[in-house]
This record gives sequence, structure tokens and C-alpha cells, in this order.
Amino acid sequence: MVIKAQHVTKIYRSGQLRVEALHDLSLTIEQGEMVAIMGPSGCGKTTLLNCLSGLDTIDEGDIYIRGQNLRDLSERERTAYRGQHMGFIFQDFNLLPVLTAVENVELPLLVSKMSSRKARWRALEMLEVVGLSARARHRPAELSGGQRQRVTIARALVNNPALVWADEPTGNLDSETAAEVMELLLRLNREQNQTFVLVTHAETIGQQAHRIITMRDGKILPS
Ligand SMILES: Nc1ncnc2c1ncn2[C@@H]1O[C@H](COP(=O)(O)OP(=O)(O)OP(=O)(O)O)[C@@H](O)[C@H]1O
Repeated sequence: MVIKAQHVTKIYRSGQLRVEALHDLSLTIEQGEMVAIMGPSGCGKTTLLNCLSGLDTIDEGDIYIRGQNLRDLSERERTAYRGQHMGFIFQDFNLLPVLTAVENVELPLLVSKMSSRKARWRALEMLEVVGLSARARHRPAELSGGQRQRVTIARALVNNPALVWADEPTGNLDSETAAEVMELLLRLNREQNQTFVLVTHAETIGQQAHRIITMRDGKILPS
């Protein structure tokens, strides 16, 4: 298995306030799976994704990613691990407005010290995979919402990560564009055997995943 969480508890504290966002939660996700995390607002979906990916730390329990206990990594090591093995897709796109599509996509490769020629070649290849070659030199403001999300997907996958995390990847899109983006994610998952974990409110999106994990009040409901 690629992801294993055991008895995970996550508590947010600010002053006197204390919110237990994840409560004694355990799960496993296999290599190549596409899993949708669903549940009502505030049940802990984003918190779970942030903890599983090592973006945030946990209070109790253990999370193993490909056998590595995240607890044993320093924050710096976790950041490096994410850069090498993980891709992130968020709903607000997070694209840099001053850069063109291809420049946005190649950025993670330049950060990981790939030569600029190789990075450009790989970024263009990835834009082709998501069907956006014709828009490579457009800036985000010159693209539609669906096209921007495709650039985000290309950027998340450009370094061929084993694991892809997506928080509401279709959240800002109309239903037709959302279906297209989901189709693209399913194709990439199938063709490259990458593991996808996505948080979504949309039933039609979640039902296309291999498995739905339903959360309530920081716990997973039995399936
Ligand atoms: N930084 C924080 N500080 C304190 N409480 C937080 C923080 N982030 C989230 N919470 C609380 O933790 C709980 C889980 O939040 P989370 O964002 O994981 O829910 P969610 O299921 O993703 O919700 P939504 O579907 O609305 O995005 C909520 O009760 C929320 O108010």
C-alpha cells in the first residue's frame, strides 16, 4: 500500500479554543487507486488531505507514505519529499499571473534544478497531455477556468509524482468543464498508475473514483 494512516488525531488550537478535526482515524490507500474523500462541510476532508500529504502535522497516530513514517522526517525533509514524490492540485489554481502557461508548468522542474532546455521540453510535453499546447504562451488571465485548471494539473504532474493530492479540483468549474477535468484525471491515473486522492463535494465527480471515503465529524464512516 502507498498510504497508511493509523489512529490519527489532529487538533487545532488557538487560545482557549480546541477543535478536534480528525479523531482516531485509520485508512489505507493502494498504489494506483483513485480515492475520493467526501462528506459535509467541516467534517475534516481538507485537514485529512493536508495531514496525509505532510503539509500539516498530527497530534497522535502515524502516517506512512510508501513505508516512510512522516513523523520521522523533519519539516525540511517533508518538504523535499513532497517536491520529489507528490503533486498538488487546488481549486483556486495557484498559478503565477505574470508567467505564461508553459512557464508555470516548468517552474517545479527549475526549482528541482533541471536544465532550462529540458524543463521547457517536458513542460510542453505535459501541456500536450492535458490538451493545451495551443495555449502554452498565454498567461492565466487569458485562459478560461477549465484551461487554468488544466495548467494546474500539468504543473502538478510535470515531475511524474507517485502521489497526487487534489482539493476540490473541479470546485470552480461548471459541470461540463468539471466532467472534462475529471475525465482527464481518470485518464492520467489509468495511464501512469499514479495514486490520486481527491476531496470533492460533487457526487458526480466522487462516484467516478475507484472508492469513496465518507467522513463525518473527523471520522471515516464504515463503507
Ligand atoms: N486552522 C484552523 N484552526 C482551527 N480550526 C480549524 C482550522 N482549519 C480547520 N479547522 C476546523 O476543523 C474542522 C475541519 O475543517 P476542514 O477544513 O478539514 O473541513 P472540510 O471537510 O474540508 O470542510 P469544507 O468542505 O467546508 O472545505 C472544521 O470544524 C474547521 O472549522
